[in-house]
Amino acid sequence: MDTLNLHTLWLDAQRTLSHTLANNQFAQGGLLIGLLSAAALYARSLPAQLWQRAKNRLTLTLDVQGDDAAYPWLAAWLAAQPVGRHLRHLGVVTRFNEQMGGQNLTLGTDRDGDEINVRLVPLSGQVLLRYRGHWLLARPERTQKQGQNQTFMGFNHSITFRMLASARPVLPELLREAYEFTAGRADGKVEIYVPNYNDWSMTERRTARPLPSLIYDGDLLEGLRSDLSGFFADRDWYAEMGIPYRRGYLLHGPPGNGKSSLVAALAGAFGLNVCVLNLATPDLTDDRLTTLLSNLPRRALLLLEDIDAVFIGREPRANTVKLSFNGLLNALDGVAAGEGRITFMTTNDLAGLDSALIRPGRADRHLLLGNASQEQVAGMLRRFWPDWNSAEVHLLAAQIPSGLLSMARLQEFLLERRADPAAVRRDWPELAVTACPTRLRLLAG
Ligand SMILES: Nc1ncnc2c1ncn2[C@@H]1O[C@H](COP(=O)(O)OP(=O)(O)OP(=O)(O)O)[C@@H](O)[C@H]1O
Repeated sequence: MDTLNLHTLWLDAQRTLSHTLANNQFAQGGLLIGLLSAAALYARSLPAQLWQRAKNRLTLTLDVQGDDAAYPWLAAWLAAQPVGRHLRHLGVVTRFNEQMGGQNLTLGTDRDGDEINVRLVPLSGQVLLRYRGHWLLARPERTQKQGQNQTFMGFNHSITFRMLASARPVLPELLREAYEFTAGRADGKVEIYVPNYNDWSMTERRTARPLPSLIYDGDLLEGLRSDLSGFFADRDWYAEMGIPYRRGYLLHGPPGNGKSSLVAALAGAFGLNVCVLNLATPDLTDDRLTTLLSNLPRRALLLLEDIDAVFIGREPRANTVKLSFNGLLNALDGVAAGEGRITFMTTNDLAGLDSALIRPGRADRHLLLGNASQEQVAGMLRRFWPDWNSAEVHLLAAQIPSGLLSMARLQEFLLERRADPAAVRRDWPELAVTACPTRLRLLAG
């Protein structure tokens, strides 16, 4: 249809409409009612719109989700405010040997002598409180997380603060106050996280073990510490070179020689937390691993424990394993894997690993943490009894063949006799025999 025809049609329609309206009462009434209804509808929605607009312009909402680090600080702070008493739906946070600040209740000590501290946190409700001259409406909320087919997947927590826009300048102060109020302040603790569905949950806050309390051969510890310091200092260099800003370490060696302890101690030394993931976790799929790696909490090391537990080479060890080898590599390399990530992988079985998993870029440095050398045995004795004569320490260490006794076994032996150093000297040959039964029996024979 051409433009001329369209125009003629439009003129015809206009003419028909005005003729109908001029001569037909029903049509006139219909139009009038239509116009009045539209006006009424507009008038009715006007206050709501105005109210909404005014609300948007004049008020401000601060929404803090439960998986954000600030949530526990704000929850504890809110519970401790005088009006917090009016919140009737509460939960409990428990810590051992750790004062949490604020309204912290010490229940006593458990069988291990650890102090049990609890604190109440609000889960839902609504309170109005005054903060630095401003009114805040605080609403903690707890809703159910649902997976596919409405399956229950835990709870989402959040706190919403609603206030007049003029209160905005006090928000940083509010956050700082809540942070300082709780144990969230930098107190040298290492937070340990484990997977919780697609996210991470903190399971404990540990006092960081001092790095010098770990004894390794040569300059392993110092080398690792300076490698990490270099990594933190070189962020811009990585960006200029276009190299993904990540660092991976593989710690391998027989059980009980300080692989996990080393990661926790390094985390403490660098003010980091640790996310521990065992690849043998049931129901760990490629997608879930990718999501977990993209959701790592800030300033957290990723510790992939016993990476040999799931695959032999590239093949799953059992048909219950849902993770694929390629899925693992993709998750480690993917964009979602996060910039600035530091990964530690541990294994007792280096030979069983596929080289692709531990190539540079995924594991940049491979460190063997072997059974105790004589230098380490001497170091451990000195830690237990710093004033022992150095000649005697060396004599004792020389009786333990290098590379046969785990540091954990040595520590256990010394711990059992810590109140009785004479028993250490007396039982030392027995320890030497457990370290190398065949060789020593042959010598004795
Ligand atoms: N090099 C070390 N220096 C001091 N203590 C050590 C050392 N290695 C191990 N230990 C002690 O042995 C215990 C076990 O160590 P850890 O769990 O770190 O070993 P691991 O190599 O991670 O063992 P696994 O392979 O079984 O997980 C810890 O309590 C730690 O104190």
